Amino acid sequence: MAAAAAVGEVAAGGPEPPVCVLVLGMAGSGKTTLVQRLVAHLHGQGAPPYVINLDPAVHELPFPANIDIRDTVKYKEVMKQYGLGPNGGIVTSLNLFATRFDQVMKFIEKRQNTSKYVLIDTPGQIEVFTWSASGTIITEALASSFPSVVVYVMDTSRSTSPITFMSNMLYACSILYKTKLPFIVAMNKTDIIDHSFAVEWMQDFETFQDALNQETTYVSNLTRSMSLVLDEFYSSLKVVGVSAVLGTGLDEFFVQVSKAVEEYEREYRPEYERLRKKLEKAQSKQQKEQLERLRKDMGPVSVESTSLAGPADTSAMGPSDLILTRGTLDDEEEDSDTDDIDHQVTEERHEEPAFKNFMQETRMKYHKKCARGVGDIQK
Ligand SMILES: Nc1nc2c(ncn2[C@@H]2O[C@H](COP(=O)(O)OP(=O)(O)OP(=O)(O)O)[C@@H](O)[C@H]2O)c(=O)[nH]1
Repeated sequence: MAAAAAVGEVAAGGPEPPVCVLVLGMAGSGKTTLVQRLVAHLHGQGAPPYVINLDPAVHELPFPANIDIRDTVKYKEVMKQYGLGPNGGIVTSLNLFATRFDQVMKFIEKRQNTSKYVLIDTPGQIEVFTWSASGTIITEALASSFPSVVVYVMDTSRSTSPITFMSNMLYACSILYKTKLPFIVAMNKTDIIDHSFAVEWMQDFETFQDALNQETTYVSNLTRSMSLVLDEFYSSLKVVGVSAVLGTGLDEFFVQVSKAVEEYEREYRPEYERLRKKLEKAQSKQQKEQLERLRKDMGPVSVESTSLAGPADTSAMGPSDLILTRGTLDDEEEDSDTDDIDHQVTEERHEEPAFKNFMQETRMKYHKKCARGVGDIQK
């Protein structure tokens, strides 16, 4: 992967690689609002970020995205085509997009002189990203090439009960395990309630126990024990209180991001460098297997030669061979980003026919297979 050289270039005195900030969190925690606020903040500082939206089902993006999954994968078409519900549609769309993620990596690499940060908004259904093959592919691709950190957005106003707080922290802990990246908890909505109570609960076991004293259920006993277990997790956790709506706490947010990047360089980078080398050496064997699994997951439309659709062509598995970018949104950078703009024009020209062909072919294959299945049953 061409972008893979990015991390190594720092040591060689090359351009600073951008920091990839993966924004995760439960539905409604404020991910999109926070990304919007971060984009505005960085633009205000004359450091426009590169922005990627990975939520195929979002209606309206309140921020300008350089790469928007919705330009490449039509979520509603995917739902119709594969006969899926909303969640299945989101998972499949992200899977399809992940099969093209090498192109995204190249776009990010091209931006390393101009953008210090790459902000990545993820689907509201958090498990779609954290517990899917595509989430692993995307996270590993980013982290093996660029310093990458996870920001877990938490709705502070909905975590004031010690039991809800604990379940949120356990979730955060499971994401830490899953992503294997430096981790920041952004306690959002501090305009409603200050996050100091939560920080106190994490730092002072007794205060948390006191808060739990009003609860006498089995769950409260379990929560008591869990708070002891999580002590180690809390002690190394980076926490920052923010209000995405007001834009407060953002300076501290970026201080925590810098610390997380140091942690990435110190503790995670050697591991990801090893992974990158292994991937390069083995021709991304693991990724290929995952992609293969994804393709199998696509069910009846997986690779199969039919006389109607012509010979099997794995390149037609995705909705488009090309990831669309929207170039830069900064006038002053237009010169340095002309490549992206050119791509945009050519890719847009290819996108619509490619997507229509893909849909037509897969539909024919699907109907043919269904008809064959009914025939078999009747026999
Ligand atoms: N009071 C307050 N409300 C907020 C804040 N951040 C987000 N919200 C509100 O919370 C709701 C959800 O915000 P989103 O940014 O859409 O949350 P999300 O996590 O992206 O939601 P999904 O797309 O469903 O995953 C919206 O009504 C926001 O206006 C905040 O800092 N303070």
